[in-house]
Amino acid sequence: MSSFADFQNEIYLNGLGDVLPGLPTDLTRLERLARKRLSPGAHGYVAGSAGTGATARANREAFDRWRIVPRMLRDVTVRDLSVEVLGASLPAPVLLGPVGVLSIVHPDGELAVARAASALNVPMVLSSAASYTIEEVAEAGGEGPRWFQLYWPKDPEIAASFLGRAKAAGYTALVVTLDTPMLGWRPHDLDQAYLPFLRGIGVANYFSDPAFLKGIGGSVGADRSTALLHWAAIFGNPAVTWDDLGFLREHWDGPIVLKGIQHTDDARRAVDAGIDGVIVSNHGGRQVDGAVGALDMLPEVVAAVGERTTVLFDSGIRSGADVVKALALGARAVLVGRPYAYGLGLAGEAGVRHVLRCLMAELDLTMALSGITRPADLTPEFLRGP
Ligand SMILES: Cc1cc2nc3c(=O)[nH]c(=O)nc-3n(C[C@H](O)[C@H](O)[C@H](O)COP(=O)(O)O)c2cc1C
Ligand SMILES: O=C(O)C(=O)c1ccccc1
Repeated sequence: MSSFADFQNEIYLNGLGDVLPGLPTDLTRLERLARKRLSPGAHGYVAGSAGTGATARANREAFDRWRIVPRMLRDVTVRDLSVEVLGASLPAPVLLGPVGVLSIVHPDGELAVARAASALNVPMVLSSAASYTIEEVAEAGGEGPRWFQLYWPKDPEIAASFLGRAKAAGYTALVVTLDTPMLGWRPHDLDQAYLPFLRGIGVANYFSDPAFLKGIGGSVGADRSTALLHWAAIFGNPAVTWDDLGFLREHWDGPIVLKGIQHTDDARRAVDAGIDGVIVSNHGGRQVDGAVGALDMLPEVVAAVGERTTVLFDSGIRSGADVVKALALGARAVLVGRPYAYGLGLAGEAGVRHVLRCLMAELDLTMALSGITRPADLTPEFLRGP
């Protein structure tokens, strides 16, 4: 396979317009363009974070405090970015993280994301709160790798049903998000009174689920407000504890990853409970305001459980250099959130492909120029930090 960096030559030789949907190749500039082009409500929902935005800022500041120290004369002609994650081989240490309600930014929503992910063989993690169903997204993604993200609902029958549907539709790994038993305090959305669910977006999996429908007398009906209220009542389950993890194993026989881990004790507890991986994440700063930057906790978590489990990372990844930093600090792979939502909003499936190709090309080049040819060779030695 040719290296991801060949993409750069394509751009130089053919021009931006021939190989890209005319979008910026820097994901920070892409974000600024999305602010201009997307509807204020949709953009605000995606860009938004909890409270004063301190956690979202801390995520970026944490990346800024770590710097790469490039090494020379190490023959970087041939690079291999592939990594093993939970028994599967990924073309690069990058996944599309679970982002719900994507039809607020583009009518094709998660279907377009699945097509883009499949084209590049990058795993897509489908949100429970997607705008298309588990089955529809699986069909759009074809042979592409897919994982399913569970929002643990109050009704165990719905949880079991989701897991059964995901398994049947070919999702291979389960991501269980722990940091969102309820939505955080998000002033921007409150001020705009903009919540996708109140508009009936993000409930496709629930409204198509026999266990959910049973709770509202069998069908959604013309007036969707009863169904939406029921959705709001069962969406999150603030009562679950570590003692309940057995439920997941009973209903899912593949790998299970816990998302939203930030404390070393929680990471140890997850591993002691037989979990296959953790995602160090603070939900992109959307849940707890005033929280620690996610990258700041990564080294501790890796020191605590890195030998015993797979540690993944998200929250704040905006460039290939950011991926290098997270990997050097011990993450096996990273998930991206907002950047691909912006790509989707700006150019649909092509926009998501664009974001992935730019990120992977930049990662490839940053590694090469730093003297590294394989993700496994990235160690803290390549960084200077706080
Ligand atoms: C609009 C939006 C919707 C999200 N929906 C979900 C979701 O349904 N499930 C989930 O586990 N995380 C969800 N997340 C969090 C992401 O999976 C991820 O943790 C976060 O976006 C990573 O930070 P980044 O956006 O800085 O890359 C969402 C994030 C955004 C921006
Ligand atoms: O907005 C989010 O961060 C999120 O996780 C979510 C929760 C419920 C539905 C859609 C997205």
